[in-house]
Amino acid sequence: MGEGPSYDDIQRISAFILMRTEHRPKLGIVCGSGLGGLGELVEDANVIPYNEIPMFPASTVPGHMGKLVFGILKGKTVVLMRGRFHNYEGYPMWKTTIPIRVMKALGVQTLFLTNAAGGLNPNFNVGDIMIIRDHIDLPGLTGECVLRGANDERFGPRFLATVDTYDRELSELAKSAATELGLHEILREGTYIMIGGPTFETVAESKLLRNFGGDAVGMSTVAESIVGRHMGMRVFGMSLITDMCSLSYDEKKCTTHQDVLAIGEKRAGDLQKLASLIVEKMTL
Ligand SMILES: O=P(O)(O)O[C@@H]1C[C@H](O)[C@@H](CO)O1
Ligand code: HPA
Repeated sequence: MGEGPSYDDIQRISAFILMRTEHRPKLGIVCGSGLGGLGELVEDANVIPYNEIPMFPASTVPGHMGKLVFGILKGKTVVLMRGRFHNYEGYPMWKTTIPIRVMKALGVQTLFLTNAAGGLNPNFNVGDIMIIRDHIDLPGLTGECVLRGANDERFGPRFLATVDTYDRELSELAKSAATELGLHEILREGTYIMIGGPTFETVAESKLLRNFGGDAVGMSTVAESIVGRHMGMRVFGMSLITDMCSLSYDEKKCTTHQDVLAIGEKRAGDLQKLASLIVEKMTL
C-alpha cells in the first residue's frame, strides 16, 4: 500500500485476533469521544486491549479506552472499538484506519461510526444527535486523503466513488428507531466536516465551514467511512453534538475536551438506547 498497511499485515493482525475470541462479528462499531459506554452493554464479551494487538497504534485521547470488545449486542455479534485513532495524535491517516481494515478481514460487513462533534448549523442544539447524511473530507480535499499512496486492489479500487458513502436504508432505520424512542425531536441529519484538529475552530473557521455546507465539525470518522467503503462495507454514522461552534464574535464560546466528555456522559443513556435499537433492527 505504499503509505498504508500491507494486505498481509492486515491478515496477520486479523489471524491474531481470531485466536483471542470465538466471536465472528458482521457488525463493527466505533465509539466516539466519551461514547464508549455502549461497550458495557455487550454480553459474553471478549476484551482485547490495543497494546496487546500487533501493529495496532495506542489510544492517547482521554475518553478513548483503547480496547476492542467482541460479543453480543441486542442479539447481534459485534466488534466494538472503545477508542479510535486520530490524525492529530500524530498517526498518519492510513494508520488511524488500520482497525477498519482489520474488521473487514474479520468478516465485518457493516460499519457503525459514532463521534462527538461541534454544531455548525444554528438550528442545532447541544445534545442533539445527527445522522451523517454526507461528509466533507477537508484533509482529503487538501491532499491528505486516507487512500493516498499505492493502492492494493485486494482492498478496493484506486478511484473510489463517494456519492453513496452513507447507507440510506440504515439512516431511515435510525429515524424510525429514534421515533420509537421518542427521540425524534433531537434527531437531525446533515453533513459532517472533518478537520485535522486538535485545535477547535476559530470564529472565522466556523463561518467558513458553515459556508462550505457543514452542519457539524469533528476530527475523525471521515477516513474510517472512506476506508470502509473502499472495502465495500455498508457505512452508517451518527454524531452527538457536544458543543455549538461560535459563528459570531459576540458569542465566543471556549469549547474544551472536558465539555465534550461531559455532554457525552450526560447524553450517554439516550445515545446508547438509540444505538442499541438501531443494532437490534439491523439486518446483517
Ligand atoms: O473521536 P471523536 O471524533 O468522537 O472525538 C472528538 C474529536 C476530538 O477527538 C475530540 C475533541 O473533544 O472529540
Ligand atoms: N470541533 C471539532 N471537533 C469536535 C468539536 C468541535 O467543536 N466538538 C467535538 N469534537
